[in-house]
Amino acid sequence: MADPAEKDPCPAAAADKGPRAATAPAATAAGRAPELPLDEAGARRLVRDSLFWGVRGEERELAGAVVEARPGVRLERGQRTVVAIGAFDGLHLGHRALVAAAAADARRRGVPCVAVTFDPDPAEVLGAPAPNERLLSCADRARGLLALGADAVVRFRFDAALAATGIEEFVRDRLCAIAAPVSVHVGTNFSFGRGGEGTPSSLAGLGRAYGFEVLPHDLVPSGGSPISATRVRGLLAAGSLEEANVLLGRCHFVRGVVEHGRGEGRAFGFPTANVVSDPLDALPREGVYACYLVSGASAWPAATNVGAPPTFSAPKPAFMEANLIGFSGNLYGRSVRVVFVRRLRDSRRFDSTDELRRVVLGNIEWVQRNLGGSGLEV
Ligand SMILES: Cc1cc2nc3c(=O)[nH]c(=O)nc-3n(C[C@H](O)[C@H](O)[C@H](O)COP(=O)(O)O)c2cc1C
Ligand SMILES: Nc1ncnc2c1ncn2[C@@H]1O[C@H](COP(=O)(O)OP(=O)(O)OP(=O)(O)O)[C@@H](O)[C@H]1O
Repeated sequence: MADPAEKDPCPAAAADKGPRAATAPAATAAGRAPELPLDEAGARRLVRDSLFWGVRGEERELAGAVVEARPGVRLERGQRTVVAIGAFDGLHLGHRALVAAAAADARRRGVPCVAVTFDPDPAEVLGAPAPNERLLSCADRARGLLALGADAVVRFRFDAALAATGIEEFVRDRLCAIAAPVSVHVGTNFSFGRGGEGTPSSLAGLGRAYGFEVLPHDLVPSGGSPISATRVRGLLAAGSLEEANVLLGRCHFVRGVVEHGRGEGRAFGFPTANVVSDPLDALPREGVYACYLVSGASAWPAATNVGAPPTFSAPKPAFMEANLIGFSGNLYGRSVRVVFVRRLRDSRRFDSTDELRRVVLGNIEWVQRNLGGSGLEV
């Protein structure tokens, strides 16, 4: 049976002209769809927002934790603060709302807003580290938390000792020892301490003893159910990139390193950068995507195949092939970030290289029309 993608190698482009255009949800910081095609300013904004661009804290050790603070902010032991706590993987719209509420409370009280988090993610320590699950590295979470309004981020090393810490010990010896909160903001589903036994109400009880108020927040919903990192992971794994991006309030991105490929792409008319990522990082479901590939301060629109190309042998895990628009040269060995804007189609096996070339060139043309025809400085 004919594959519709063969007749129209750019099915998403056709959809853009129809009713989907008004709601097509590639994300912006406000969780709305950007209008496609993007002009250069729109492309720059999308990349910057997605990567929490331009924020860099100063890192130092404080009482066994890593503290990263905005320039000009210095957190001292015992200093009063407003705190938001959690793992914050993905920094989705629920996390954003929580941090915004904590930042507003901190401004009212005239104290710094501190996000308290853990490194590595407790989920990676308590269970076996699961492949394809991590939405953001801990360093990117810290950068994002600063971008979203925290003045400082405290990262407690999450190890077996911390996992075995009781709730009062955590509050007394860790939280109050570094952040000395006036108030603590958490979602209503927050849990902490040995076996996850702590709840917002047990935290509130400890708050009365240790001198802070606890503000539990209803979970921000979307489509009738709470937004969570787990839900975003499920959407990415199912290929629902656009919905995942809406819940994230930005476009999902994955870090990787450019390695040598088979070199056949050049002969087909579309050289590709082969990007290998950490197996723990959440790649969206195998398929073809419209992306930006970012290296240093430069970004190029890119048509990207995620997963081993089914037409060829040598399957590789955690693997992307990106055809960069407006790029010449090579990026071998460079660390890059791939920002996923739109899913275009499933990857498939082609019977001939002519057919493969025709369909892939159609995808490249779609990206050119919608994300831009050349590289840009971010
Ligand atoms: C946008 C894009 C879409 C692709 N789609 C498919 C596909 O559906 N099926 C497939 O087997 N390979 C697909 N490929 C992979 C190409 O076959 C691959 O890039 C080519 O073999 C070049 O690889 P090389 O440069 O490592 O030799 C796609 C590549 C790109 C860039
Ligand atoms: N939808 C939401 N709205 C408001 N706060 C939230 C929401 N989801 C989580 N939180 C709160 O944000 C903080 C960080 O949460 P956490 O890292 O557990 O996120 P999560 O999305 O629930 O993750 P996972 O799905 O991996 O369990 C916690 O205080 C949590 O209660």
